[in-house]
Amino acid sequence: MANRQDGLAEALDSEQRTVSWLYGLLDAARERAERSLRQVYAGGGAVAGRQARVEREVSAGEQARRLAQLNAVERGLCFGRIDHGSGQNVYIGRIGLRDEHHESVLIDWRAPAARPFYVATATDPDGLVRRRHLHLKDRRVVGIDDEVFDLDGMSEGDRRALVGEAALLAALRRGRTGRMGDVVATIQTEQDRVIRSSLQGALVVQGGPGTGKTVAALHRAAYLLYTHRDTLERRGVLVVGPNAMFLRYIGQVLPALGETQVVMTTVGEMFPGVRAVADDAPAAAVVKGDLRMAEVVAGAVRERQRVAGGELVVELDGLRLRVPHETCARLRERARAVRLPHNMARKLYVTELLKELAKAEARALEESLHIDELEVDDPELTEPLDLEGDLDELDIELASRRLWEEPEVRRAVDGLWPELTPQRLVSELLASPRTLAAVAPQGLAWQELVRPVEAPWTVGDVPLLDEAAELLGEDDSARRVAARVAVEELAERELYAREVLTSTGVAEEGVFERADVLAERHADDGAGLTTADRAAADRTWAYGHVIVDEAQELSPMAWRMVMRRVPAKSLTVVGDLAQTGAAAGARSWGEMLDPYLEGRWREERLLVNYRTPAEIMRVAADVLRAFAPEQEPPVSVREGEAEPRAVRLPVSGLPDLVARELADIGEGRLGVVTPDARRAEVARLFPDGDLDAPVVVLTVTQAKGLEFDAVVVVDPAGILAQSEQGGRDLYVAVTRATRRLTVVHEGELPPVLSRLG
Ligand SMILES: Nc1ncnc2c1ncn2[C@@H]1O[C@H](COP(=O)(O)OP(=O)(O)OP(=O)(O)O)[C@@H](O)[C@H]1O
Repeated sequence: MANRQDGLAEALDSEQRTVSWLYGLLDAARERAERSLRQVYAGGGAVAGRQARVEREVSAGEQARRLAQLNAVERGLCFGRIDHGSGQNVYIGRIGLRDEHHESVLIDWRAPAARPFYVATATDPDGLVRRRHLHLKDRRVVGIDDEVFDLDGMSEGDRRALVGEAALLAALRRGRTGRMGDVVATIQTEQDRVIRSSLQGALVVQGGPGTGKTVAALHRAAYLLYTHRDTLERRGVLVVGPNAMFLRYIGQVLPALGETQVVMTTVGEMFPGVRAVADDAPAAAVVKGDLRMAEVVAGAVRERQRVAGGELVVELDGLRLRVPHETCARLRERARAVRLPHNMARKLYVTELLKELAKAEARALEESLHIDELEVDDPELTEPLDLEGDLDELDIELASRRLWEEPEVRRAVDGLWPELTPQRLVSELLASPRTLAAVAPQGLAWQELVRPVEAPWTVGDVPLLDEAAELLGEDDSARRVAARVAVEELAERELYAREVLTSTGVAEEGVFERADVLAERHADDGAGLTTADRAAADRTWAYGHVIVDEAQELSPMAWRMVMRRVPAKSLTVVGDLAQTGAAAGARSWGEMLDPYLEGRWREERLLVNYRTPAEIMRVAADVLRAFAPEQEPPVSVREGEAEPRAVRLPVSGLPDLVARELADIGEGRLGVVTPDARRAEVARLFPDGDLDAPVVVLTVTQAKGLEFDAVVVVDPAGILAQSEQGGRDLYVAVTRATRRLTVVHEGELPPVLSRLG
């Protein structure tokens, strides 16, 4: 025994020496990055020329990112070591480090050389004799876990120092913090397959609750950014999650993994300028999410390209300008035939229509001058006038310009081919039963969509807005002019600043440099912005890779929008068909993806539940069997500490019950999950329900993807009854707990939970 203790102390000592040395290298790398950043700004006075300034900004951005990365890996810098049969030992960490001889001494977890750490098993050790997990507290090595694959292959000293409790189970037992942590130290083989799957094509990760789909997807983002740095740093990675609460929950994982080139969003925020959070009623959501809505939006755009009932008549200064019906119809067909988006085609249409109006004006003038009534003798003047025929191209152009300034003319044009924003098109469409009836394909229950024009945006509207934006097109000529003006203004301001600083004698280098850098950053087209900043602001940005989490919730129309963001169709789709709660959500992956991928997607399944203990999972399996018998529940990796239970109690008794549960879990956190209609009533009993608070009250939709040490499910019958998806909602609710589950009911316990009775 004493021998083993000595062995452990020796091992801890020796690992501590290595770890301290690695932290020393990290500190040195940080100092170097800081120094370079200072040099970029301080070096050599004012930089002449725009190109040089842009280059400096880019270089400063790179150094700042490197520094952020080095700072993000402070906690748990090195977490593993693999010993190869050849005698070579490799340390694995959150980032790669080299020593002063440029030798690689810490391997980034994403590098190919780190792979055996994740995939070696007793039956297939991948050349390893031992895998060692190092547990760090601050910079101290406080624990070691060993898994030995080949005892004979180890030295006597190492054999003596063997220590270990399975690192995974230790990680799983830790209390929950309200923020997801990274699991780089304990990634499992099946998850590793997901994380390191090729960038090309679409990967679907189907897995039950708690199987690590979200952690695997986020680690995959970090892995892909590391492995395909060039492509993805330029194009960025988009992560689509179910709601803002979820994004906050996972938000800390990626920076902690050392990556900053990722945009996180929800479907409700994918159209810049709109932040939709409300959901439609289920019947409306189903119609709105139907792919045929693309036809409806296209129909609505065409419906705004009109021809007057008879001839077009514009009254101008007592003249009646008339354009025949057939001419108007011909102009519309010609403008449509160019196949440009509506707002772009409008330019062509307006040009042509103004020409016709110019001719119409000439004709009207002619009619108004009743020549033969004039008392003149000159035979030349009595010849019939042909003002229209006399117009040359220049006349028509000048007349067109003049006419375009006339409010009457503008009104007429806007009535026939208006400039439209997506917001206006969609809100007016949904408020017009007449238009909906005219453009909806047969069999689509458009009546469900009708609502007032000022109704707030819902998540289901966002794909419609995106569709409309595609068809309307953005007229960005004004923006481009504004950008040019801004650059010119910047140059002027800089000149002025230079003069002021010189004349007042404060033109010392540092100050001056900062002033001009700042000016540029604010006034310019974004040279100093990161890929993520630029991508997030641009609806038409083409991402290098898109990850969709809780992907079962997306409607067919939402998929259409997502696919537009990733023309290369490089995607990771992560979800669980057994947890679909949205009325327009997925019943099968093929149904959603095949319209774009035509069957060309691969699937990985995750089958082990790392969150919910076996006792709770048995309850969940009963629910699943009743409501989605075709789906397999995942297998729990561990037994729990307490049997789940049901308590008959009025809602007013919740505070006491919750207080007792909190006392039982010690430091952890508790989630109260309620039916949608009862959240407000329950939340009033727990005032400070922020995501970081010890007690959070949530609907099932809000709880999706989250987890808590203890969960109290309130009114299971209410959850079952709230929609057609009620059974799946209950399944989601009971699978949020990592340690304890209590179901609170006022009436009878639903039969599906009879195990708790
Ligand atoms: N390899 C691992 N090592 C340590 N913890 C892990 C591992 N895999 C998963 N976990 C933990 O298990 C929990 C569940 O993971 P995650 O939230 O990714 O599951 P999920 O499949 O997305 O679940 P859901 O379908 O309910 O959203 C998390 O706390 C996660 O940190």
